[in-house]
Amino acid sequence: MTPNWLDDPIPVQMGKGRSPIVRTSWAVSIYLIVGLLWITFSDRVAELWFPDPEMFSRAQTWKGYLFVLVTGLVLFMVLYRQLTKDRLLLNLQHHQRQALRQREHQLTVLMDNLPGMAYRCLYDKDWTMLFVSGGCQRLTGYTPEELINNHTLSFSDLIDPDDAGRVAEEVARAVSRGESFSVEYVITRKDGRKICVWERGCSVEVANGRTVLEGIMLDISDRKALERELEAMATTDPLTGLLNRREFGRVLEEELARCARYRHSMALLWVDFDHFKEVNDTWGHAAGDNVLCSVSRLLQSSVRSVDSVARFGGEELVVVLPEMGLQEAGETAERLRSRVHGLPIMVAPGHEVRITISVGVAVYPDHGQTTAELCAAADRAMYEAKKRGRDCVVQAT
Ligand SMILES: Nc1nc2c(ncn2[C@@H]2O[C@H](COP(=O)(O)OP(=O)(O)OP(=O)(O)O)[C@@H](O)[C@H]2O)c(=O)[nH]1
Repeated sequence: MTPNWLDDPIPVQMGKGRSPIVRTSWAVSIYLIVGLLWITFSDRVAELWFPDPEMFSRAQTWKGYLFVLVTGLVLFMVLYRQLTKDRLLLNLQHHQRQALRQREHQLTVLMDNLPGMAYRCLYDKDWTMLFVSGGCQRLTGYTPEELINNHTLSFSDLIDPDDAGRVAEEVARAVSRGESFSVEYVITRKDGRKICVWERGCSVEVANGRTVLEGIMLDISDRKALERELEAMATTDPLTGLLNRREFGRVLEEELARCARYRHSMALLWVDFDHFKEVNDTWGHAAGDNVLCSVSRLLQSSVRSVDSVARFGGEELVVVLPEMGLQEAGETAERLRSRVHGLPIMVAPGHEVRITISVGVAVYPDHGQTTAELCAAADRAMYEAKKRGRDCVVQAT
């Protein structure tokens, strides 16, 4: 059974005023005093009023009836008042219990229909779950019973080790400030699938000075995938998969700033396909696209992981080579040129073409201090390579 969301005992407020024993003692004392006074003085008065023994005896009998009648009347009033009160109290309790059960049911339905999982857990290293809503199984693959009180495993076991430290820090910071927290992290489901969750919660002080966390978690894997897709679309060229022109600008800017800060050098290669128009004209645009992609893949796989290859536009590619001087950049450019030169590319069944590239090399800080200066220098060098007959590398001057 999932523990109740409202499982904290509600303190019962005792009614104020005199206790039942005091009140009862008062009532009985009054009854005793009145009764004794009645017996003592009524006999004397009856003796004075009825000197005749027979009349006196009758008067005593009527006096007895009167006593029984009056005490019976008082008893009736007291019991009637008390029983009416009891019935009202019972009715009230019945209605309160019904309202509580109804609220609990509504809350459970609400919790179970939440898109993610609502939880209440101890603020400890295991995130010991005290309550989880029915969405737990949809989100984690585990039933509430498996997670509650760390029965099969603790919730912290599900959190990806790469995220666990950061999540604990962010939650601790929010708890110490008394603020709510909002974190994103990866968990491993029961079926082994990793999903990304977004969690929002806050700390709550409960009895005995204990702190618990309460909140909700949602599966945001789809949103994350979409974000990654959008990011890829914004930074890469859809045809070749290389960085696009905008991302190239950002990377170059960042690299130049780093070079200026640490007084490093870096190189930029400007690559242009030779007689590419002929490929398009002879074999069609699709074949030209295939050539573009093949050369792009070759360049990408021929440089270091820190280097960036981008498509500047059309059949112009650029390569950013961090921390590289003029000589090494020239050698790298020559290596790339020679590899492209030797690459056979299938353009139609049974037909291969070989393409060549002209490469211009510019180096920071020798040939330019800004992105514009460096790009212009590398571009000029590439045009010089075209002039020298193509399929060659020219360094900027
Ligand atoms: N298939 C294909 N062709 C493209 C793409 N972008 C540009 N081109 C073609 O690239 C060719 C570039 O032609 P030019 O600027 O004359 O250059 P070139 O034929 O390579 O000659 P040089 O640069 O002087 O050696 C044009 O035919 C463009 O249509 C593309 O995305 N796909």
